[in-house]
Parts: sequence; structure tokens; C-alpha cells
Amino acid sequence: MESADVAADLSGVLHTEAEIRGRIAELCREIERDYEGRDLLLIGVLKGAVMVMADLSRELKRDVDMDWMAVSSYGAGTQSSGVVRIVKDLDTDLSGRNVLIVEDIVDSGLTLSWLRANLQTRGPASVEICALLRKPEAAKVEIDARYVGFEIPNEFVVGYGLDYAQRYRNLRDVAVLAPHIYS
Ligand SMILES: O=P(O)(O)OC[C@H]1O[C@H](OP(=O)(O)OP(=O)(O)O)[C@H](O)[C@@H]1O
Ligand code: HPA
Ligand SMILES: [Mg+2]
Repeated sequence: MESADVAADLSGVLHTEAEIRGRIAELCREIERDYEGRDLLLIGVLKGAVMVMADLSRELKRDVDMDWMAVSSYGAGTQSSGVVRIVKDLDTDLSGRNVLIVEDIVDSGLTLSWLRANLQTRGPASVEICALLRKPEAAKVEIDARYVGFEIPNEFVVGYGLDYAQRYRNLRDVAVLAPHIYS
């Protein structure tokens, strides 16, 4: 039975709303420098990246285009199935564009490795990755992400867009989900 009080479902906060805001601002200064004088297309990966995309795009002091793709590999569990499915494709032609994929997390790396390869076949000028979180110990494939907010331990986290079975996405902090919720 779902409860309105989620505090008991969490075993601790990893990154607060204020820390996330500060780190996103730092990443935006790097992105502004790196893409100076070039066009920039942000591609948000639904649904997890909604909060990062909203905050990062508004913190950037420059013009950007934005599009969205929906892919899914986790279903309702805490382990990637390894099979990535496109649920919604882009509306934008990527020919000659500088693409920055905006993601909430690199966990096994399977989603981003598949997605980057997929986008690279569409003729972009460049494809880079910005992920708020990365779990180095969980990597099944190495992902070369140019912008990473925080490296985190190999625990299942929720909040700031990240879900467990579609819940907890609206929490403002990134928190560890208590194992009793999913085990
Ligand atoms: O590195 P990986 O092990 O592939 O995991 C990362 C991906 O998994 C989650 O998405 P999910 O497929 O659960 O869909 P969602 O974004 O709609 O929650 C997360 O938002 C990343 O997109
Ligand atoms: O730790 C996680 N939490 C929520 N969703 C995820 N998708 C991959 N890893 C995670
Ligand atoms: Mg996702």
C-alpha cells in the first residue's frame, strides 16, 4: 500500500537540492565555454532526465534547442534488462548538429552506450553526454561522459527524476531507497 510519507522508504540523502543546484551551475559554466560559438541541441532522455533537463537548460546563459527521446530498460525493477527500447523518438534531424545527451544517471551504462551509438548513426557533428549521477562500480560498459555531476556508490537511488516503479521522481533530493522497499 502506497503511503504519502516517503521518509520511511529512504535510508539517507546523498545529494540535497542545494548541492544539485550548485553542481549543475558548475557544469553549465563548462558547457558554455565548450560550446561557445557553436549551436547546441540538448536531448533529454525521458522520463528520468526531466528534472536535470529543466534545471540545466534554464541555468545555461545561451540559446539552446531541446528535444526528447523516451527509452526504457528497467521496467518496474532495480536491474536493467539490458534491452533498450525506443518508446518515443526525436522530432529533430541531427545532421550537422552538436548534440548533448542529458541524463539523470549512468548505472550499468547500457542505456547510454546504446543511445549514443544510435544517435551517432544520424549524422550529427558531435555527440556528448551530461549525466547528473554516475555509479562507477556498476559499470558493465564504460561510458565516456564529458559532464558528470556526482559519482555515487552502487546503491539504488531515487528522487530528482529517478524512480522506483514510477514513484519518488518528485523528491527534491537524491536519496538512497531503503532495501526493504524492493527486496
Ligand atoms: O546505465 P543504465 O543501467 O542503463 O541505467 C540508466 C538508465 O535507467 C533509467 O531509465 P529507465 O530505463 O528506468 O527509464 P526512466 O528514465 O523512464 O525511469 C535512467 O533514467 C537511465 O536512463
Ligand atoms: O539507482 C537508480 N535509481 C533509479 N533508476 C535507476 N536507473 C538506473 N539506476 C537507477
Ligand atoms: Mg531514463
